[in-house]
Amino acid sequence: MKTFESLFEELQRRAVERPEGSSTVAMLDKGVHAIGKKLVEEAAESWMASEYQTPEEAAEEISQLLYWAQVMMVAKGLTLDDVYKNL
Ligand SMILES: N=c1c2ncn([C@@H]3O[C@H](COP(=O)(O)OP(=O)(O)OP(=O)(O)O)[C@@H](O)[C@H]3O)c2ncn1[C@@H]1O[C@H](COP(=O)(O)O)[C@@H](O)[C@H]1O
Repeated sequence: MKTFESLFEELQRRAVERPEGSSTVAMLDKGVHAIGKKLVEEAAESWMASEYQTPEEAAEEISQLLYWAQVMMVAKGLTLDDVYKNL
């Protein structure tokens, strides 16, 4: 199963290798403003799913929120340690 750490490594590799067809690369090229909008959108969907939908649907939205948080980290050149040291 994919973990937070393994997904982050995968996204970092995407940013370096820039494979054809990667949606992550496309969003990194759009920049922080576009990524920020997706981050906020998925935060809202996570909230709504948690309040009104099933636990499974909430988990799916939260997984997307984690993905977009990681895309933002890659866009800003942040590492997991940069974030973990604030936990
Ligand atoms: N985990 C994710 C992931 N979670 C969310 N998303 C993106 O976030 C979007 C959110 O989906 P929604 O259902 O909310 O939105 P939608 O209605 O489908 O699309 P929009 O209209 O919002 O654009 C999806 O369309 C994906 O583009 C993800 N995109 C990629 N990954 C993983 O990231 C890795 C790299 O992916 P690529 O860069 O595409 O190779 C792979 O392991 C992927 O599985």
